Amino acid sequence: MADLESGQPVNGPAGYLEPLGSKPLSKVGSATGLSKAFLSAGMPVTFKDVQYTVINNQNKKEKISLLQNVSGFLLPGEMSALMGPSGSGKSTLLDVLSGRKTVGELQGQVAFAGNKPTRNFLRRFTGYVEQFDTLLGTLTVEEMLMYTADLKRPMHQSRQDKQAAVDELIDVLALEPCRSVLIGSAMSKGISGGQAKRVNIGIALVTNPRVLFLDEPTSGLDSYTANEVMTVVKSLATMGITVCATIHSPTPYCFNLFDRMLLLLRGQVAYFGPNGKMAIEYFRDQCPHLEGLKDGENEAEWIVDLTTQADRQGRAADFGAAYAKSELKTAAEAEIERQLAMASDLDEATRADLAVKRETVTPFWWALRTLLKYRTTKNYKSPDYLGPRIADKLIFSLIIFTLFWKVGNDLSGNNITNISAVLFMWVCLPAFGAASYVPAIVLERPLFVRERNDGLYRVITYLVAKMVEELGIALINSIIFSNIVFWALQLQGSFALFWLIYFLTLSTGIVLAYFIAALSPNMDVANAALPTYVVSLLFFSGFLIRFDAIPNYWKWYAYIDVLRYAWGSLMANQFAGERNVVWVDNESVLDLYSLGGINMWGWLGIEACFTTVFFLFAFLALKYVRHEKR
Ligand SMILES: Nc1ncnc2c1ncn2[C@@H]1O[C@H](COP(=O)(O)OP(=O)(O)OP(=O)(O)O)[C@@H](O)[C@H]1O
Repeated sequence: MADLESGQPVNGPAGYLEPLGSKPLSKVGSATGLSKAFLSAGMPVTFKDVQYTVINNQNKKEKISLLQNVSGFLLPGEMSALMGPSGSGKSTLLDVLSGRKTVGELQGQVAFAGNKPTRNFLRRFTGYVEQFDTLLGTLTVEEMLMYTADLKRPMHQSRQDKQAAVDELIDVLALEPCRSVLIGSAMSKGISGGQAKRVNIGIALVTNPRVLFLDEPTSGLDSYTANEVMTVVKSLATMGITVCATIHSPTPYCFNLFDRMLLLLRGQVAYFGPNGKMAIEYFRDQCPHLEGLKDGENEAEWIVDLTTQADRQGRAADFGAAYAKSELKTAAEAEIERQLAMASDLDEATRADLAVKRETVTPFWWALRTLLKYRTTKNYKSPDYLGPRIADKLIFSLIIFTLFWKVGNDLSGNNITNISAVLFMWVCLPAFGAASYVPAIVLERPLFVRERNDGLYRVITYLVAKMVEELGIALINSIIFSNIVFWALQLQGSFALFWLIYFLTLSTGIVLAYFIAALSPNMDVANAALPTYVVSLLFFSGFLIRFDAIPNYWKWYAYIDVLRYAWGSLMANQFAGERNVVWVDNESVLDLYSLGGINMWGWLGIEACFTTVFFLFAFLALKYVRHEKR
C-alpha cells in the first residue's frame, strides 16, 4: 500500500503519461530480459471512438455492439493491460487493434504512429500471441522456433545469429527441458499446455515485432511461470517495443509489470490510464459504497471483482459515464489528438515500415525452401503422412495386376470392354484417392491462418510448397505403379503417355482436393463435396455412357470433364493405328467411343490445362475464401 500513499493527485492529468518503468523487472527465476538480438523500435498505437458491431449469432436479424466509443493509446516502451470481466470485449478490442477481425463492422480510427496501417504493415511488424496454440505438431520446440526465425528474420542474418536468438528464447522462456521434444497434438501428446503457450510467445518474440499483442498470455500457466513469461515480455517493452496484453486474473507481480491499463465493461471504457495508484484511487472514488482494497489484497483482482460486481448489478453504463466525464478522459483525448497529428512528422525508418509493400520478410524461394526443409522432410519420414498416399495405390495396383494380367495384348471383341474398363479404373482411382489430400488443408487451417497473418509466407508459397511435397510422392508412386501395371497388363502404345496421364491425373486430384478443401469450412463438407464431384465426372467420362449417347443438354459437362480427356487419351494410345479394330456394328473401338481421330498428346495437353486451372482455383480459394470468423 505504500505506493498508494505518495500524495500524487488522482483523476488528473499529472503523471498521466509516466510509465511505471521503475518497477523491478525480475524477482523470479533467471529471466532477466532479452538481449539486443530482440531490439526493435516500438510505435504508438492510437484508437479513437472505436465502435464494433457484429450480427448477433443468437438472432441473425439483429446487430450487437461489442465496443462502444472506445478510445485510448498504447505507447512504445510500455506494457498495457486490457482488463475487464469475462465477455467485456478485451479480445475483441485486441483483434480490432491488431487488424485481425474478419467479420463485423468497424467504425472509428486505429492508427499506428498516426497512420492507418496497411495489412502488409500489420503482417510484417506486429506480433500476435493467440489464446489457442497453433503450432506444427511434427516439429520439436527448437525446430518450431528456428522455422519461424528462418521465415521472419531477414534472410541475410546468419544461421548462427538465428540460432543464438532461439537459444536465448529457449533459456528465458524456460523451455530447455523440452527443447528437443516434439510439440505433438491433441491426439499424440507432446509438450505440455504451458510449454505450448511459451512456445507461442517465443514465436511472436523471435520475429522482432514493433508492436506485440498478446491474448491471455498467462492462461494455463502456473503463477511462477506466468510471472517469468510476463517478465520476459516486459523486458521487450522496456527495450522500446509497444506491448499490449489482455489479461484476466494476473498475479500481483504480473499486474505490477503493466504500465497502463484499459478496463472494459460491456464494451465501454471504465478506466484508461496509468496502472497502479492512479487506477486504485480512481476505482475507490468511483465505488465508495463497495469494500475498499484490503491490506495484502491483489489489486488486479480487487478491480476486476468490483467492476464485475457492478456489471452484474446492471451498473456497467454508470462506469462508462463516470469515465466519460473524468479528467482522465480529457487528458487521454488530448494525448490521442497529439499522437494522431504526428502522422506527418515521422522518421524515415517508421515511414518506410508503414509503407511496406511486401507482406513477407523473405522472398518466395527462401520461404519455399524453409517450408520444404522443416515440414516436408518431417512428413516424408512420417508413416501417418505416407500411409494414405501410398497404400491405396499399392492395393489397387495389385488388384489390377492380378485381375487384368496380360489383358492389353488381346484385342479380340470380347476383351475390349475389359481393356476399356481397366483404363477407366486407372484414371478414376487417382481422382478418388484425392480424398487423402484434403486434411492437409482443412485440418491445418488455423495454423495457415496464423502463419499468414504473421507474414511468414504468401499464399502462393504455401500452395507451391504443398504441391511440391505431394508431387514428390506422386512422381515416385506414378513411376513404380505405372511400370507394374503397364508391363504386367501388356498394354499397347506409348509407356510415356500411359505414365504421364497417370501422373497428371494424380496431380489433378491433388489440386482438385486443395480447391475443394479451401472452399469447405470443415472436413464434413469437404468429405461430401469431393466424392460428389468425382462421381459426377465418371458419368461423363465416355465409358459409362458413350459420348454420342449423352443427351445434348448434358454434352457441355462432358467437354469440361477432365476424366474424359484422361481416359480418352489412354484409349487412343491403346487402340492406335491397326489396333483400332472393328468392334460392334462395323465400327472401330475408337469410333464407337467417339474417340476416332483424337490426338492423344493433345488430350494430354488439355488435361494439363485442367490441372493448371484447378491449381489457379485452389490458389484463389485459399487466398480469398475466409472461414475464420472472429
Ligand atoms: N457474433 C456475436 N454475437 C453475439 N455475441 C457475440 C458475438 N461475438 C462475440 N460476442 C460476445 O461478445 C463479448 C465479447 O467477447 P470477447 O471475446 O471480446 O470477451 P473477453 O472480454 O475477451 O472475454 P474472456 O475474458 O472471457 O476471453 C462476449 O460476451 C461474446 O460472447
